[in-house]
Amino acid sequence: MINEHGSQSILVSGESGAGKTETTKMLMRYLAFMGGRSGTEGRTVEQQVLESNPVLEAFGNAKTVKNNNSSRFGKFVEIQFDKYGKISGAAVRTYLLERSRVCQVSDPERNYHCFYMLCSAPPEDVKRFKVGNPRSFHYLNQTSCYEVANVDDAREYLETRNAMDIVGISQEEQDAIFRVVAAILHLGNINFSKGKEIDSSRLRDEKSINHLKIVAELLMCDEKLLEDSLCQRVIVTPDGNITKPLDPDSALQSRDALAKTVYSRLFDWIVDKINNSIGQDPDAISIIGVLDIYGFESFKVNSFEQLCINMTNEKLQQHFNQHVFKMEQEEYTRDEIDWSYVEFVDNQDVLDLIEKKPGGIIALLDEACMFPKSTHETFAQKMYQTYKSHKRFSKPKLARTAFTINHYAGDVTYQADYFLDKNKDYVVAEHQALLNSSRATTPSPDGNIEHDRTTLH
Ligand SMILES: Nc1ncnc2c1ncn2[C@@H]1O[C@H](COP(=O)(O)OP(=O)(O)OP(=O)(O)O)[C@@H](O)[C@H]1O
Repeated sequence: MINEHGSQSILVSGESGAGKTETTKMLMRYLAFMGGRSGTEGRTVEQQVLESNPVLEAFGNAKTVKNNNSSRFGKFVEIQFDKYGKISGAAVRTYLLERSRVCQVSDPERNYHCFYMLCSAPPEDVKRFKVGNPRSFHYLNQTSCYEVANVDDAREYLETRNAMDIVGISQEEQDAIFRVVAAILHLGNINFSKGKEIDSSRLRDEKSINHLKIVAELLMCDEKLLEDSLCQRVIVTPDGNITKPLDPDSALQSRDALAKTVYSRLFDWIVDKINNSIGQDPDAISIIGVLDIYGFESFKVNSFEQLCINMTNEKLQQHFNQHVFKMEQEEYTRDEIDWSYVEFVDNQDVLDLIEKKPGGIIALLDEACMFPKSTHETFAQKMYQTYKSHKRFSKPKLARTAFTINHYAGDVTYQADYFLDKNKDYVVAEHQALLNSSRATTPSPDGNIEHDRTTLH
């Protein structure tokens, strides 16, 4: 970078558990060492960059089948250098946090580390944040895995707090973050039964009422507003707004949607906070980018998230093909070098199948999302029809919604069942109104109530 005056990027890729995150951390440590300023006092940019790792891992990593500390998001770290080749700023960009994990986990996996850390926090924090045994929370007890070998969640909690200090997250902000984490756990314990009206729901029992109260207290919002946002939906019509009750199943879905929205916003807020605190250098001369992205995924059940991840990997593969095979070999030909041609499989056709506009799978999905009558079945039928002679696409025998793509790394069968909802990914208006109404109020030194801006909106 210094000799050739050019910015560079390092792409770390590989399947889950291959060692991408560990390699990225080593790269960052190396760059911090080479570009650090010796003898600088206080929190240096390089220290903050390194300490952003444990904070992001606490909220974005989880134990999976393949890896006890699997990153469930993609990350691009941009390290900025001044004209002396010293680190002068940094920025972290994250991609596609796996939101579904917040509400749905199966054996032998766990939810995000931060939930277990908070449950193992020192007694005063457990009391303050009203948490307890992880086995008592629905979002954690769907799997029987609570511990990870060689990981002490109690110690991790203290280390995460320490790393948060270093990256510039204040004690008040840390408390606000863990209040939100605790609120999500209690939210998952709210259950519903049939209400008096047809297709309506109400809180199931005293336990649910109690958890709702705690959520309202932790999120600093109104209890009734919280209950209504879970059990009702307002429909806007040309003649005015109509309030429609939700049946117990829909209320549960609404509860989970709220939990996922709050968690993903919390994660984004933490990333923003880290970036603001580390600071960017507008006068940086060059950058070194490090990309640690999800590897190619193929599970027993693959959904929209896997399609997005695998599409990203197809694009990276294409970039690799372009640079290593196409461009390099063209140069050899130009230079009349005697070499034997390296065969490679061009994956442009898979990329076109997925992302071409119009006509690709994503374009068909966007189109389906615009028609209120579309279902996952009509979407799947449309795909079967459109790609019936595409050599990279096939329909498994007897499938109604499943489809298989022949990726560069192998065949993956996807279930189209939740593709429409996942692609829409909207925030329910009632949830937004509820969260906007959340206010932390603390008495100011003169006794007046002040709005505390550390609340996470
Ligand atoms: N260089 C290394 N030395 C020793 N152990 C390593 C090294 N790299 C990885 N590991 C081990 O492998 C595990 C998985 O590595 P890592 O979390 O970096 O994988 P990953 O490719 O980022 O996976 P994912 O895509 O699931 O996030 C680590 O927790 C560690 O135990």
